[in-house]
Amino acid sequence: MSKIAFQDCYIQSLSHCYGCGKNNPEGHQLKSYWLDNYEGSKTIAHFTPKPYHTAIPGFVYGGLLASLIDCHGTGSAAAVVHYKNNLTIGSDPTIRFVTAALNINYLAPTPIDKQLELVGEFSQVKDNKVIVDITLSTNNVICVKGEVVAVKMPATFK
Ligand SMILES: CCCCCCCCCCCCCCCC(=O)SCCNC(=O)CCNC(=O)[C@H](O)C(C)(C)COP(=O)(O)OP(=O)(O)OC[C@H]1O[C@@H](n2cnc3c(N)ncnc32)[C@H](O)[C@@H]1OP(=O)(O)O
Repeated sequence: MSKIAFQDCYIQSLSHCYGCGKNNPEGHQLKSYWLDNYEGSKTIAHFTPKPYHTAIPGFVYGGLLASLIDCHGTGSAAAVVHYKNNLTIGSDPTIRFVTAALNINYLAPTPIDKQLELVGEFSQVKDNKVIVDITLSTNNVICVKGEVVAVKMPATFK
């Protein structure tokens, strides 16, 4: 696993995201990395739910799971486009991605007392659009699958 999370390389002005911004103390502060030995092709993140992330007692709220997949997807998209172009994340000019579409399938209830593992793989990589397929597992059981269509952040967001 690489040592510095993708999201920790974002410039300060793009570090307020509720799901992954390092400057949002109320947020989830998700951290995504290249999976060991898969730099450029697979990404990983971990998250441990809090007791208040409950849907039904004992199980995680699906909206939180969608949010984690969303941010792992947009972070992975930024990382792969930098990688493909031999750029360092956080270098100028900033290349960031926003969510255009998010498709989530809940396959099994997600236990709230376990660490969650998200793994991302790319089904399409273009400079302006990346599609990331993500699994969310606990104890090697896939509970959720998601597809994130991430599109390069338009200048109007800045
Ligand atoms: C308020 C938020 C502030 C965010 C500040 C940025 C902060 C960054 C750092 C933080 C990172 C964390 C981020 C977390 C994730 C979010 O929560 S982001 C917030 C939620 N997302 C949004 O608010 C996005 C709102 N939508 C938009 O701004 C525009 O619709 C989009 C998504 C940029 C697309 O703009 P567009 O002009 O339609 O794009 P366009 O150039 O026509 O299309 C480009 C490609 O995308 C495809 N595409 C476009 N839309 C779609 C779609 N809905 N479905 C499928 N494909 C699509 C097109 O078909 C095209 O594909 P190709 O032909 O190239 O293969």
